[in-house]
Amino acid sequence: MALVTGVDSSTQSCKVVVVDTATGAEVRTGRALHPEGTEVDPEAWWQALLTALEEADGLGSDVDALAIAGQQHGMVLLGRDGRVLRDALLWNDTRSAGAAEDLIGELGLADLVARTGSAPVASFTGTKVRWVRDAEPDVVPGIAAVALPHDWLTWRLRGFGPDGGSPLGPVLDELVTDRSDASGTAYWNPTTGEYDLALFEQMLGRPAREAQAGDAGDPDAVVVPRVLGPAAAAGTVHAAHLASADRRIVLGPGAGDNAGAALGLGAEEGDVVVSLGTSGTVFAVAADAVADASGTVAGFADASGLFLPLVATLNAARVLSSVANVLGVDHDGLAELARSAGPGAGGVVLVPYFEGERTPNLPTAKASFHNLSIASATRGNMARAAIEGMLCGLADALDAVRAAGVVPRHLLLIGGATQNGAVQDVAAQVFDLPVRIPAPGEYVARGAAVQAAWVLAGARPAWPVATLEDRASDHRPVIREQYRSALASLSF
Ligand SMILES: Nc1ncnc2c1ncn2[C@@H]1O[C@H](COP(=O)(O)OP(=O)(O)O)[C@@H](O)[C@H]1O
Ligand SMILES: O=C(CO)[C@@H](O)[C@H](O)COP(=O)(O)O
Repeated sequence: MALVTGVDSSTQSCKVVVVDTATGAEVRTGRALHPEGTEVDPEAWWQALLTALEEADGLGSDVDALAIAGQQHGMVLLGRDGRVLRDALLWNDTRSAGAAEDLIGELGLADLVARTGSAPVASFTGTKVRWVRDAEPDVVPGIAAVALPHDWLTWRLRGFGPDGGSPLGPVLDELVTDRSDASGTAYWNPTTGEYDLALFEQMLGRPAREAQAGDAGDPDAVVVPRVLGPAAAAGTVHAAHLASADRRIVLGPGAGDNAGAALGLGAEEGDVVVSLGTSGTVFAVAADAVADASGTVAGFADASGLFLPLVATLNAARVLSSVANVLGVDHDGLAELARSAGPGAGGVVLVPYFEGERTPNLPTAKASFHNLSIASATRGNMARAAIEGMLCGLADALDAVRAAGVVPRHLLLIGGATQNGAVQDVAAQVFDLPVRIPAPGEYVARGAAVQAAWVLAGARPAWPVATLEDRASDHRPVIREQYRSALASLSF
């Protein structure tokens, strides 16, 4: 039996699955928590990866290949000695909103969308790089490489890392990434499949070059990871991380977490995935690159050689935890309360911009409840309004994905908050499409395992994906109508 390991180094935790390549069955799992916050020392991700791998025996003597998918866009700055220069800024850190506006002012939205497939927003690596140029000029001269979370973890697992703290040392030209995560940097062009190095230079004010193994390169140029194809091997896990030195575990190039989920679900044309993790995302696999001139849909690449038009919100699962916390209940308690209220929550609306928002682009916005009266201000209505508000933002995202040319057959609902039965009920009422709930699982980590098996065998595995439930659409237009009118009453 050949086993492969898939990793999801996500915002809140690191999840590991060990999968039997013959059947797709998960034989072992592991998990470790990440720190809170939007600025994190990557070392914490490395330690969580090692802990979760140990729990799952993910580097066990029976494992042949491994791949790491991870939260997208996070900016990991490395010095020439391989050390991390400052805490990584995550995708949900909005401090670079002004830098995004500056870039649009300098180059124009149309030019940026044409060059990168996406409008720059605070989430993307490139705007964070620009923020560093302006806010932390002392850091800039020391930057020798810019990597993303999954690139950096793969590099560490291969044995590279800071001088003196890793077996192979700081060989920055060994940094690799994949198309899906490169497309979230805002300095890589999904249509040409190449970095836009002139754009990177405009962002940081320093020249850049793509990593090339064995290349001494221009010592002044900042290294960006080499972009590998979907099934290209990224080397092997270093023996220092293995119990037996004669063992060989092949590494896949890894992926952004949403592209990983698409692989794990075996998403095909007509499948639109709605992921309810820390972020809310709506995305689909597409044959052609998407460049949405309005900037709503990000024209990412996927992890199979195709494309992944995607809309992301900053406010998803944590909206529910926050409101549950205020109401003094746990997840099940929130579901029970929400189910006690009817569609539309008695008129109560939550605009859920607790963390600011990315889509729509309102980085400094805050959340607000609307239409509370003595009669409507019940715990049940507030619980239901939290779920409806979270999903209404994603229904708008679905509209944008459709407008970009995706024709959905149904929605596949995944991510932590999908475990909530009330979320499943309300989803069938908010979206005007059938909703499929895949069997509970870590689909991003499974996608990484698909990639590992693909790299190992040279062919993409077709593992079955079990369905927990198919729900017919029970569309209640009132929910989105009252959400729209609450939104229209706000000025940001
Ligand atoms: N039954 C539930 N109801 C609502 N939210 C849940 C439930 N179970 C887990 N979650 C939430 O899901 C989130 C974790 O989901 P996950 O997809 O792993 O996120 P991420 O990939 O962003 O780390 C947490 O915020 C957690 O509170
Ligand atoms: O920014 C995006 C996608 O563009 C997010 O989807 C991140 O990739 C984080 O994902 P989760 O950890 O919330 O799953």
